[in-house]
Amino acid sequence: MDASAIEAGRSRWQARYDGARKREADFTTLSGDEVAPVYGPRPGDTYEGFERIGWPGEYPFTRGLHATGYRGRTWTIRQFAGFGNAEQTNERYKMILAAGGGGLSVAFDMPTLMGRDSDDPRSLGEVGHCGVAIDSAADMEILFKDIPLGDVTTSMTISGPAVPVFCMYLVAAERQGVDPAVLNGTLQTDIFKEYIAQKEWLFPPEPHLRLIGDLMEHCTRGIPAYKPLSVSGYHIREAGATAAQELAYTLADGFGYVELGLSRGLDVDTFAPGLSFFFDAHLDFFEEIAKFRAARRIWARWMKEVYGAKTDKAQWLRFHTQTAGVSLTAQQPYNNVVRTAVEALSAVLGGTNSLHTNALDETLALPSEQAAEIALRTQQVLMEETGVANVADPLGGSWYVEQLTDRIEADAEKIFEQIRERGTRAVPDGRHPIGPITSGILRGIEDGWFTGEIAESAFRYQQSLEKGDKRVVGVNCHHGSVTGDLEILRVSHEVEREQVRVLGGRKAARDDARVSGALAAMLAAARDGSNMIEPMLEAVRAEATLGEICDVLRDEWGTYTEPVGF
Ligand SMILES: C[C@H](C(=O)O)C(=O)SCCNC(=O)CCNC(=O)[C@H](O)C(C)(C)COP(=O)(O)OP(=O)(O)OC[C@H]1O[C@@H](n2cnc3c(N)ncnc32)[C@H](O)[C@@H]1OP(=O)(O)O
Repeated sequence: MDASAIEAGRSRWQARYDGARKREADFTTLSGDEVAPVYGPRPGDTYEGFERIGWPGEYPFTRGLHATGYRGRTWTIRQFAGFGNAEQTNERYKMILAAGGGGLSVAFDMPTLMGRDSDDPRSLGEVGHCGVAIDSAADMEILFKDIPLGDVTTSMTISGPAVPVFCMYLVAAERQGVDPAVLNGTLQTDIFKEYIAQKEWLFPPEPHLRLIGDLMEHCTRGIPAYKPLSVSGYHIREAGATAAQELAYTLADGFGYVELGLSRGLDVDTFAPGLSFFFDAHLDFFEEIAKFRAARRIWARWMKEVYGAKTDKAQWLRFHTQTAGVSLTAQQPYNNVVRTAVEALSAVLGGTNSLHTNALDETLALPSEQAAEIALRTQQVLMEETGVANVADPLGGSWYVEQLTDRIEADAEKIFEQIRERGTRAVPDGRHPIGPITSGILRGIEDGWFTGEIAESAFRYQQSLEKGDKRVVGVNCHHGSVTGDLEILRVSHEVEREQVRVLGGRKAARDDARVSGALAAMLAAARDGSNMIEPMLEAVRAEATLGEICDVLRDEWGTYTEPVGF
């Protein structure tokens, strides 16, 4: 790009920056020197390929979504939490908010994630263990007691039964007197990644996609700020994918949801801002930064050129990041604080919008209160003490980071091509035609291609670890005397007994005819193809349980068994 075009971009950036709100903060170095809000080529310099890098706040958004970077607003500190029953988790949320957490993020227990009630025999031993147990709207009400849902952005990590759980959240808001239309938050809902990596689906892919389409329609029409999808690479990476695979599979899944929205006749500029993303921050510092920057650029380009998005917000890739759980070690667990800090720094230098930092004991159990607090403070140290929030995209223009960004982008494009070539599926039901990327994803799920590719990568990494080419302190080198005398959180089985007792009482107290009538109306909607959200909301208002709702749909749509491969 020639010098005059670069200068024209700088002027556009300056105008945006001048017109934007900035935080009241000291933007100098520790030594007291002023720093500029952004750096770029020196005036008069030319820069080959600068159009791919650009300025923060401008297409292709490689350098961030906002001209001000974190000077306008710092990232959201959003610590994922949940354990035991709704009351215990509500206490933890109040602690997180009081300690400076910027938003909430709900972790559900395994029965809830699988759409089962706490009194289901399959739930035995799991209630309240990896997250909070939610059986009906009454639990959701307790979960957010004294937390005004209209004021706090709330993320809920659930995909298989995302839609009924979302209905419970809406009903909890109604019971707080909050107009659901003002709600802002995120629902994970990403069913593609369940088949690809996390394995928590309820039905075959197509009925799931139908429900997700209903949800997208409902949110687009009535809850404009809400993000009904958090397209997740985290679990794909944690399953062993490389950085480029994580990026490409996740963005391809995102394209699949765009194709779903388009197939419903929704306007891309209206529904695309409701798609958000979720990535892993692993230990290779620069590769991760490059991955985040490439993600924004690829998404913006595809949204504009392939799917016709015209507005900035529809081209923006907004993402949450969690530090890599898989990088934590049981050996010398205090070292995990260091790993997490480095990973979090890569997310921040990559411009994450929201961040969770893992607790040092998470390889052993859910975080203790003390470990959870250290994790939160890790973000606050980065935000308040290090100066990283002073300058937008401080690594932009680094030869290494820019070349890595280009390389990861090129690798991702090759993978998109492989996915597209795999697509053979024609229109499934005649009503909602499936797009070319969605077709490739479904084929890749059904023939085990994604899981096979990830397993290959995981196997290669494990071999390099065992050969000692890749090194992990305390695991295959530097064995030392740092011991693991940690007090870990244990969830009592009493939680399960109590939850089952409370659930029994609730079931006995409700109006059975209202529940069965509402479930029958929901089933009728499932059959006639109309939007299922309103009838599902009615069932939730009647205190139908998650298990009851999901069982009706399991009976109708069947379950799914993945292909086996070696
Ligand atoms: C591993 C585990 C498991 O169980 O397996 C999990 O899956 S845990 C999974 C946990 N997942 C999560 O917690 C997902 C979290 N995701 C989210 O919170 C969202 O989807 C998100 C990524 C879009 C972040 O949303 P957010 O509200 O925190 O942050 P945003 O970046 O949207 O910022 C909030 C508002 O401030 C505005 N804003 C931000 N920065 C600036 C700036 N510099 N200048 C001007 N405005 C700005 C944004 O445009 C937005 O307004 P406006 O909206 O008006 O534009």
